[in-house]
Amino acid sequence: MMAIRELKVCLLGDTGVGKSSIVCRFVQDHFDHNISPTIGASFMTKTVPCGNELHKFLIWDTAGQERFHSLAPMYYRGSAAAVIVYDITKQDSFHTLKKWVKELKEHGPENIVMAIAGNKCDLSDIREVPLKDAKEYAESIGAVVVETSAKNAINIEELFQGIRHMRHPLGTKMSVGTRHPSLQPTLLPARAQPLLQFPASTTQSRRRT
Ligand SMILES: Nc1nc2c(ncn2[C@@H]2O[C@H](COP(=O)(O)OP(=O)(O)OP(=O)(O)O)[C@@H](O)[C@H]2O)c(=O)[nH]1
Repeated sequence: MMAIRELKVCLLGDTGVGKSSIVCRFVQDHFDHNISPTIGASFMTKTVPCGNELHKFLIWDTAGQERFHSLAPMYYRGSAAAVIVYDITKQDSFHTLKKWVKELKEHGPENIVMAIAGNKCDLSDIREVPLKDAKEYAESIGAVVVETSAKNAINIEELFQGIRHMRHPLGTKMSVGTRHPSLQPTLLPARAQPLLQFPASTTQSRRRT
């Protein structure tokens, strides 16, 4: 029988940035233009084979509307990873992302892996957030960063793969300072532009203050 490793992941970010759409694309390979705002949170799972094991993502998709903000700790507490999403066409959503990172650093699990997703990269002609800004910010906090499109299925698999690669093995955080080949910047398939960037030096550079 194959071993199953579980990985609890939560999605955080402003309302309308596409958190539910990312999860829906990842789990069901589906995109809905008329998706409703999440109320509270929703839960989905996806199991993927990995060598001799099965890796099961337990995904909590939180509601981005401000009135649900106080519920978020219920979902990020106990999470191995957080996907923090912004909309590349909305500078405000990048600002909100930074607030989530601050909250996670202050109140989240100590070793939580952070992955930043700049969603709606299919709309890059009306972009407000340069990829360079996101990369620099991600580097400064030791996070994975990638631009995604839930609509066009760009970099969604890679986003979740990136999270798996930040864990070694899945469910057990690599110790700070340990270098693993999978943390090197990864070349993605041609359609998967732009690049998934891993932090340069360590799995995490965050510190509690
Ligand atoms: N063009 C484009 N639109 C997208 C993309 N992802 C999501 N959307 C649209 O953005 C809107 C909001 O998407 P949601 O997935 O509901 O956003 P959310 O972050 O889950 O929102 P809350 O549930 O309120 O927190 C919907 O109209 C989606 O169809 C994308 O990659 N490209």
